[in-house]
Amino acid sequence: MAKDNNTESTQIDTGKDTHPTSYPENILEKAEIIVSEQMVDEAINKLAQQINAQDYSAPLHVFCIMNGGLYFAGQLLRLLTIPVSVSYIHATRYGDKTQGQELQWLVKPKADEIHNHHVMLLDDIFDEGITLEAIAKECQALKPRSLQCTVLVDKEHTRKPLSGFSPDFAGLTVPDRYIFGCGMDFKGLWRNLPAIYALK
Ligand SMILES: O=P(O)(O)OC[C@H]1O[C@H](OP(=O)(O)OP(=O)(O)O)[C@H](O)[C@@H]1O
Ligand code: HPA
Repeated sequence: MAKDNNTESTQIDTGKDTHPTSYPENILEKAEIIVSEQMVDEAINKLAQQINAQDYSAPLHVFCIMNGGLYFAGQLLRLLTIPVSVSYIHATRYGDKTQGQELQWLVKPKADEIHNHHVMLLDDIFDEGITLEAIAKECQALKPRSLQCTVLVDKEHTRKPLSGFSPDFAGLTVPDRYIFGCGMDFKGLWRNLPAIYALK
């Protein structure tokens, strides 16, 4: 067991309920699996086959969009049989909220990773599409040889970009509910779950 240096919190009785289901760490009790681990794995396998079947004339540069894309990129990369280089882009607009805000850029793509390269953006979810569209626009400005986007899930609703922008490959469609697991967080937690969950 990990040594807990914060002994205070385990020794002092604050009189507070330590197990409310509203705490994000206890949220699984109020959640249901909407896509099983097996279905997620099958979808990622299928996406890998589709990408492996593309006819890239030079190695592919894959960008993992942090943080949500990490789980998906990790699972997908091991199934790619073509030569790829990998780095990351970091942009975020949800933080610990379940409604998107303005996009914050933390790490932008670098020109030498994009210019004249075949580029693939990997993200966990295409929800309102604001994040991926902005990242794709930033990448296009750096003149890639080609640019494609792959997401694990596409959420079904009518609030998509008016431009018609959408990912080239999407593994699964999910209903219009806040979901977590497989890279997606609920208030910063549970990206590690191998299935996709939604609140009941
Ligand atoms: O299609 P959109 O409505 O723009 O939402 C999709 C984006 O939201 C999430 O990122 P978030 O801002 O939560 O940051 P995170 O990756 O660190 O979770 C997710 O990883 C996508 O990048
Ligand atoms: O439903 C969602 N879950 C987690 N992160 C997200 N980012 C956009 N939509 C979602």
